[in-house]
Order: sequence, then structure tokens, then C-alpha cells
Amino acid sequence: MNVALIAHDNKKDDIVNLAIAYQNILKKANLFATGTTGLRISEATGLSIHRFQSGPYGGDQQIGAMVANNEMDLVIFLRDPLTAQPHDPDISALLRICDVHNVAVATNMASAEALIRAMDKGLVDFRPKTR
Ligand SMILES: O=C(CO)COP(=O)(O)O
Repeated sequence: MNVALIAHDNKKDDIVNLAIAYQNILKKANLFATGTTGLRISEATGLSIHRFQSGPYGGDQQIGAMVANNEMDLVIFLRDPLTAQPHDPDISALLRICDVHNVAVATNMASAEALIRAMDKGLVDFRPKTR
């Protein structure tokens, strides 16, 4: 399973706590993250994470490219709904391309926990074998 982990600054502590709580599940996946999020999680957990650019510098688009290439199973994206982001078009584009390709996305802690537990049970299996 290929899993992307992304969080805006006000949600960084939440995604770190999520990764700590579920590291035994997450360590079985191939993990990808935007730059700062990946650094925070790897420092806190020791999980191995492929880090892309920071979000405002293109990291959301790099993860979107994996989605478009049929290379991503699950996107955990803890968005900050209360703070304007300079790269809002990139954020919208990532969520849009997940919808285009039917990739499971969680944008808050409740849905993130539900999808991580579902993944552990083998229920996040939507990626076409060929496309
Ligand atoms: O801005 C982001 C997502 O839109 C996240 O980027 P960082 O993980 O580099 O902070």
C-alpha cells in the first residue's frame, strides 16, 4: 500500500500524534509525505518516509502526480480549514485528482483514523490493477 501523509501547520501536531498512534499499521505501508510533514513524522516515530517538496513548493502536486499515475492507495491530508493557504490551487488540485481517480482521502482526524483502520483490514483496495 502506498500512503501519503500531509498536514498544514496547525495540523502538524495532529498528524504526528496520528502517526505515533498507528505506527504499527503505517510501518507496513510505503509512506510518502510533503516535506515538513514527513520530517516531523519521521523525527517523532522513526518511520521511513519518502519526502517530497514542501506543500507550497510543489509537494501537493508531486503527490497528485502519483495519484494520476495510479501509484497511490490512500491520502491522509489534514487540512487547516480556518487558515488561508498561499498554494490553495495546489490543494484543490490534489483533492480533485483523488476524486478523478477514486483514491481514498481523509481530510480530518476522524476519517483518517477510519481509513487507516480500514487499510489494516485490507479494505482500502480500490487501485485498478491495470489502467
Ligand atoms: O502545505 C502543505 C500541504 O498543502 C504541507 O506541506 P509541508 O508538509 O511541507 O508543511
